Amino acid sequence: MYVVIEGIDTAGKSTQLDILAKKYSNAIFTKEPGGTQIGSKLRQMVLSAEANSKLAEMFLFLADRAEHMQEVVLKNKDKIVISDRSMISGIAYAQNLPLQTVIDLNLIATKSVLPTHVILLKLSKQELEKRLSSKEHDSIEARGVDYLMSIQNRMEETIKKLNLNYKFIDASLSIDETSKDIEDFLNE
Ligand SMILES: Nc1ncnc2c1ncn2[C@@H]1O[C@H](COP(=O)(O)OP(=O)(O)O)[C@@H](O)[C@H]1O
Ligand SMILES: Cc1cn([C@H]2C[C@H](O)[C@@H](COP(=O)(O)OP(=O)(O)O)O2)c(=O)[nH]c1=O
Repeated sequence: MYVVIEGIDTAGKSTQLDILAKKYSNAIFTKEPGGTQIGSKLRQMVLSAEANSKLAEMFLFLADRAEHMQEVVLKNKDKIVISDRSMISGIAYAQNLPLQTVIDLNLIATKSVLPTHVILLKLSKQELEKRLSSKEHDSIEARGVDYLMSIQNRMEETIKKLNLNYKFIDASLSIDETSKDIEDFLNE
């Protein structure tokens, strides 16, 4: 089982992963970017905006993803792997290229291995504004509310286009309601 928790910044992914970690003590918890040794270096490079080129930035995420697929997801095929973000973020945030091109690049990085369960925490614009106002921003979050809403739309489009097994959850629900919805979906 390869479960991914998706959503734009502040959607509540970390909060729900902390809850899942208590419920699934045998699972492997991981993240993109930064789930491997090289990945943690790549994460630092992308989040501190060292690349001026958007294409270079995307290739750093793809390098992280390829290593993560080989070293974490495939090495734990027989376990439950639960990841904070995935190729869905990779495809949605790389907005400077056509959707199908970015999908193809991501399928190369992941050897076409797709998540078995995708949870997308969806924020309204109003709730996103509220949450961003109370957080220090990294260079990607600093791109703004409309930018993040368009990323969220592209996440939805990607999940549907790849025909994944998904659950969209209204991220404005309470933390407990959200975690109940996630648990129900994983137990289906
Ligand atoms: N269901 C929720 N309702 C209200 N606030 C929430 C909820 N889930 C998370 N938060 C708050 O929103 C902020 C972002 O949550 P976080 O889990 O860090 O999101 P992400 O990992 O997706 O960036 C945190 O301050 C967190 O406490
Ligand atoms: C996985 C991935 C993330 N991102 C972005 C989304 C986030 O803004 C940032 C890092 O994600 P994240 O680890 O969720 O950041 P934080 O821990 O600060 O909440 O990278 C991409 O642009 N492309 C990608 O392929």
